[in-house]
Amino acid sequence: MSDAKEKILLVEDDPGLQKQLKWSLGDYELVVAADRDSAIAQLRRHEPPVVLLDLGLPPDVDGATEGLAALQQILSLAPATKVIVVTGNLDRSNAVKAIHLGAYDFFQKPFDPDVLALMIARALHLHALERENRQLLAQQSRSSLQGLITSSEPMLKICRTIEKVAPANATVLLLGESGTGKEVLARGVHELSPRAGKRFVAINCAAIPDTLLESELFGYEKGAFTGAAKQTIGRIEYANEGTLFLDEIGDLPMPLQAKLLRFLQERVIERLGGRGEIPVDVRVVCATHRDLAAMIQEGNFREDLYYRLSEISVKIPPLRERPGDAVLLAQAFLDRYARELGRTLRGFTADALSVLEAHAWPGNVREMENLIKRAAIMADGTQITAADLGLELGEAEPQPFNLRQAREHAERQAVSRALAHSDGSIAQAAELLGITRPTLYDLMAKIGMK
Ligand SMILES: Nc1ncnc2c1ncn2[C@@H]1O[C@H](COP(=O)(O)OP(=O)(O)OP(=O)(O)O)[C@@H](O)[C@H]1O
Repeated sequence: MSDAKEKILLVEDDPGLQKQLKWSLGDYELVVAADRDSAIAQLRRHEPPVVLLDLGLPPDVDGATEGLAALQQILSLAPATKVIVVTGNLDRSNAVKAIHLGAYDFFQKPFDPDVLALMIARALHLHALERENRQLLAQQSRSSLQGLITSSEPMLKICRTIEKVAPANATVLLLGESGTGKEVLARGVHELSPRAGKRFVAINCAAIPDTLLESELFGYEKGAFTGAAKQTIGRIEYANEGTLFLDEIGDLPMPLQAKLLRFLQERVIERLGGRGEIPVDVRVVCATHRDLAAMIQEGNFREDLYYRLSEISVKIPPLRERPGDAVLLAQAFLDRYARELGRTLRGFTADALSVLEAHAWPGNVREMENLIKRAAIMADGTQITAADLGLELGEAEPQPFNLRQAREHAERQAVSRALAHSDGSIAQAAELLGITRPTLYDLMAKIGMK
């Protein structure tokens, strides 16, 4: 541990109080500011974990407008800062307002140095825990696949598969429910391949009417059909040297399946109305939420095309089968949208965490992202509640079928909850669970949590 004193920013315009506090908080390095502007300048310069903020700042020394404005500015610039507001002893309503805006705690004058020292020590401790948690989450969820957040074993395994197959030129088929991240993984294949500097061209076969899909994929010459006013290259040709992502490949009509198969075999295309064959060098990645085996049985998908497309086939689990990911993703999306909206939002209440864990997520990560975005916009307080999420407890997943599974399920839930409630701190989670840290590590390894 370093011997450097922790920095605390004191925002107080009364020189007498400044002096008194400097003396009683001698264990810390006190940085002082007397008004909002200098407070912000000091905040930027020193990044203090804790700020002591008098609400009665000039020009409104008898009110709290300037102090509350400073609070909001501090939290929007450095949301992790623990701000303890200092109020007059009759000013409870402003103290409550400050807490509502995201202050960590409030302290009423006159000063009791012992109580204040205790409050500061607790704020510093919490700040350190939260920082540890953020580092832990960042480590856990780091993946070489950009934008992909996960800490669950099945998804991490998929990431490793993608890392392995990306450099090869093999065609990849991604299978999974809607919103599971198929496009994120397809981009991952591209980004980790030698084609990364070239184009990634995505086309959703289900979103384009059958009649237009052929010209969209293969392009056309001028005059190929009524309305073909000029020569237009198709998406396949456009992706030359790069990666072509064919989303919802199960929706490709039969005649086009034959044409795509020919392209995959010969690696040449012919534009509509064109005479020559054009060689095209693309890596193909495709995806579908459909059951291609059943479609082949029903005669709706060509078996030979299926084998061409599935040189490497990757099955992506739905979100409900990724232990721990719901809370991790929810926190990441909340951080992102809070930043985008310029709001101070500090995580989820305990009941919100429970519903996040229990919900079955039929729309997977997309559903989660939309839900958190809406909650970030609508929430009244600084923490997201179950009511803000609009989810009901009781939409729980089906029960596991044997005792071993039930035990693991219960252990996983207890560990996820303890980690979430202790902001990811292993030490605190172990304490909550009544076990030692090494036991918690063992347990997490056993149930496949990182
Ligand atoms: N693991 C993840 N981490 C972060 N964001 C994710 C993750 N998985 C998916 N997303 C986000 O969720 C949304 C849906 O993902 P994506 O479009 O890749 O799903 P999809 O399986 O291709 O869906 P569809 O089958 O409906 O096209 C996107 O905004 C994506 O960025």
